[in-house]
Amino acid sequence: MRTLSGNIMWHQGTITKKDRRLLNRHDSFTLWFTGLSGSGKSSLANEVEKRLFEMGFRSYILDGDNIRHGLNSNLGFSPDDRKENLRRIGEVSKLFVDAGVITLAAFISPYQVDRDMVRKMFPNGEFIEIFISCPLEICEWRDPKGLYLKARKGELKEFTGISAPYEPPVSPEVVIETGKHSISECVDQIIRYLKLKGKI
Ligand SMILES: Nc1ncnc2c1ncn2[C@@H]1O[C@H](COP(=O)(O)OS(=O)(=O)O)[C@@H](OP(=O)(O)O)[C@H]1O
Ligand SMILES: Nc1ncnc2c1ncn2[C@@H]1O[C@H](COP(=O)(O)OP(=O)(O)O)[C@@H](O)[C@H]1O
Repeated sequence: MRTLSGNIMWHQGTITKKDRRLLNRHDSFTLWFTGLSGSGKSSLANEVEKRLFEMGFRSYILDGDNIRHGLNSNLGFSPDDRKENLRRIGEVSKLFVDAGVITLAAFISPYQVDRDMVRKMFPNGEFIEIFISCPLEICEWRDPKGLYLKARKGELKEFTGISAPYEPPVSPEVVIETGKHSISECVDQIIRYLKLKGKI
């Protein structure tokens, strides 16, 4: 990423990511949950974090709705704003991973190019893309916040799945089908993957 000023030097601290991981006694990485609104990103990020917490891992959730209340409150849902939203979240996730924390990021992140941009911010293996796959009809039936109803009535513009696109990931590390399995089965699948890959 190009900076606006050319006169900025990187300051390397004495304590490194490796040191922090050694202190924590575990690896750090980002779990990136992508999927339609209502697919189950927040519910699963929350349940996975609970499991990790019980197992003694340090973690933190970055969730679309919450981040858009603060850090990204100046951004809307145009393609450019979504890109900037995800660029900032990617950078924040990277700081958390540098701090030795397992980061769970739950964002619709509808465009492949934007998810690839975030992936490139991380060394190999530190960005784990989890596609929360769920048919639009089921998401719309769940409609936990009543947003699909508003979008169908035309009260919400550029709503993902209705009037804005969602591009399914090309090669995610994990695919979770929330329309076919219970929340606890989905959590088991994610935890199994992390154990299999030696991440936890
Ligand atoms: N137009 C439109 N399109 C999609 N979503 C909308 C929109 N307007 C508001 N919301 C609410 O914002 C949440 C999505 O924010 P994200 O930051 O995850 O979106 S994105 O990654 O930048 O595309 C999303 O949260 P989730 O339902 O948890 O996905 C919605 O609650
Ligand atoms: N297997 C599942 N995984 C995740 N959520 C599920 C599942 N089955 C049903 N649900 C329900 O679907 C809804 C998903 O909402 P939410 O987690 O807010 O989605 P998102 O963050 O993607 O918008 C919740 O009400 C949740 O209880």
